[in-house]
Amino acid sequence: MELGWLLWGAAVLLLLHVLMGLSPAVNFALRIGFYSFLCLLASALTAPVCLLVNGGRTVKNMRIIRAVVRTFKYFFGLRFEVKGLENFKVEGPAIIVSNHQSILDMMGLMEILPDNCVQVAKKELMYAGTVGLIIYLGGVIFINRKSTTDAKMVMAEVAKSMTADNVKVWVYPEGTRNCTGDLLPFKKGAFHIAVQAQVPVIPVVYSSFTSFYNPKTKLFTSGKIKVEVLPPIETKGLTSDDVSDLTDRCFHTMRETLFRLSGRPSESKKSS
Ligand SMILES: CCCCCCCCCCCCCCCCC(=O)SCCNC(=O)CCNC(=O)[C@H](O)C(C)(C)COP(=O)(O)OP(=O)(O)OC[C@H]1O[C@@H](n2cnc3c(N)ncnc32)[C@H](O)[C@@H]1OP(=O)(O)O
Ligand SMILES: CCCCCCCC/C=C\CCCCCCCC(=O)OC[C@@H](O)COP(=O)(O)O
Repeated sequence: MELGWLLWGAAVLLLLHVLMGLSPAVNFALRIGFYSFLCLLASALTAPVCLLVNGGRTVKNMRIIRAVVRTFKYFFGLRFEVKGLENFKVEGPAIIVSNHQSILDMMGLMEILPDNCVQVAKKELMYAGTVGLIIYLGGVIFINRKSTTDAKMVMAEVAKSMTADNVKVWVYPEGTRNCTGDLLPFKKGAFHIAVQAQVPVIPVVYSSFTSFYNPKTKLFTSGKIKVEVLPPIETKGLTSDDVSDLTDRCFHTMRETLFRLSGRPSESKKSS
């Protein structure tokens, strides 16, 4: 009986091995499929725990979600090397901005997520099955990217409530995933909130995934991700006229850091 199970296990492993050897596309699909499955399953199991412990939608659930997601990296052979965590120790609310490369970012996010911090997400994620449920329970702020007016209204509300509720807000200022090893131009929403609420902006940079993860070439192996939390940029006294400068400053600092962490020649030496 036991030998039977062992043989079945060996056969499945062999099949996976052959499939992966045959095609990087199959390997990629299997690993992304497994990641999605893990997210859906873990969310289904974690949601009742969140409800039992904290009763409903609250940022306190993020601690539970964080603890669960932090185990995911072991399944994919990912390692994080984190620097600058002391920069999160600002008293009270802040806006955290980071680069966004992939759905895998949720692991990097949870690796360093400070307490009392919610993210801004596209509202479509609310309908991603149990994942939608868990991020709803975690207090994530949903925006409608198809309506600038709607999104701006929600962001303005966030600016008001984050000080009252003493929460930090995590925004991906590129507004979408981008796995090219560079940054997309930043949208200004995060910086408007920071100025409206007069709270600091804390930039966070993850090194480029391209050496181990690339959806275009179907590459997905194990790898190391360097993460750096940069010093807070103060916004006290700034007005809406300063938002463009603040955005540019943050963009350039983060881009330089991204290139440095990814071992890529800096702007001036770059040809493409
Ligand atoms: C237990 C198991 C668990 C399993 C796994 C799950 C765990 C995960 C938990 C955590 C979940 C995290 C989920 C993360 C998801 C990430 C995303 O979804 S990223 C996509 C969504 N986010 C964003 O888009 C944020 C960045 N975007 C912006 O900030 C945008 O500016 C915008 C507010 C969305 C508006 O965008 P758009 O409509 O494109 O308009 P713009 O061109 O940017 O702006 C037009 C104009 O308006 C000005 N402006 C913008 N915002 C404001 C504002 N708040 N107040 C005033 N004015 C504003 C802007 O400056 C422009 O004017 P200008 O004159 O051109 O400057
Ligand atoms: C009943 C419905 C079932 C739906 C099943 C959905 C399956 C998806 C399940 C798990 C996938 C893992 C999701 C982890 C959360 C990822 C958040 C994320 O990275 O969103 C992308 C968003 O930032 C930007 O979106 P775009 O790049 O603009 O696009």
